[in-house]
Amino acid sequence: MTIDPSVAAKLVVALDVPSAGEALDLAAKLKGRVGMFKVGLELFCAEGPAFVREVQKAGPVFLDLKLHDIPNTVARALEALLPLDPSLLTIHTQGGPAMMEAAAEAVRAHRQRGGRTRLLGVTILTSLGPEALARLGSTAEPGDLALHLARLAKDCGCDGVVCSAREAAAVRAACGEAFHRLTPGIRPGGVAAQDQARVVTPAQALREGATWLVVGRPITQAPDPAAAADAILRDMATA
Ligand SMILES: O=c1ccn([C@@H]2O[C@H](COP(=O)(O)O)[C@@H](O)[C@H]2O)c(=O)[nH]1
Repeated sequence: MTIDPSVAAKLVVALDVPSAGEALDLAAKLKGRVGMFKVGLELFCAEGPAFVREVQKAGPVFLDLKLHDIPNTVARALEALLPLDPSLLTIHTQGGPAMMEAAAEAVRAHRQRGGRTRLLGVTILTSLGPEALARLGSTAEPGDLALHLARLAKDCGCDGVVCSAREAAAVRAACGEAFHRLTPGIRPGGVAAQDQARVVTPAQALREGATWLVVGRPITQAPDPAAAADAILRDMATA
């Protein structure tokens, strides 16, 4: 089955592995098959900023560091990261409006200099369900809070949000098609949720209006990562 390149472009593979060697091996196996590679905290902490450029040789990079601090600190951290020109970068919406505005300003200035980076605000982690939120002191449903934070992220100048695909349709309706929805917590039917709480299948995530799907372990821990990615792409193609 031939996969439409516009479908493949929506699949982001999380390179959640401890070393450069393992990450580059995976990237080589998946190069040209998927749309983007995610460098997250594990790999960034192990290999540092310069390694991002190595991954970019295999494809566009989503740098998922979920920055969360006072506005000045986040803006300065972004200014240090933006010369890497990742396609996507994350901050936490719960750092607050002033932090998101400072981050959006730094990213806007980068784009005015010719950069391509888009800024996404993480709403409610897909590993959190209602019980975990209640223990954090919130009586809101995760979906309602994610939608509230998505509206706020848009007002503060973010280009989109990270949310569960369960919330993607509501975010699109409230914030518009151009405001991106990047959705982790993707699990093909019958695959264990592991530490994820708000999971959705690949085809359902696209039907709900996700801009990008982030998939880690179902691909990276499969005996044949390229075959696992192809199976997910085939499911996406049915949406
Ligand atoms: O709310 C969030 C935000 C980010 N993530 C990241 O996505 C991947 C998911 O990996 P799986 O192995 O497919 O569960 C991982 O890198 C997380 O850091 C998320 O899961 N939820």
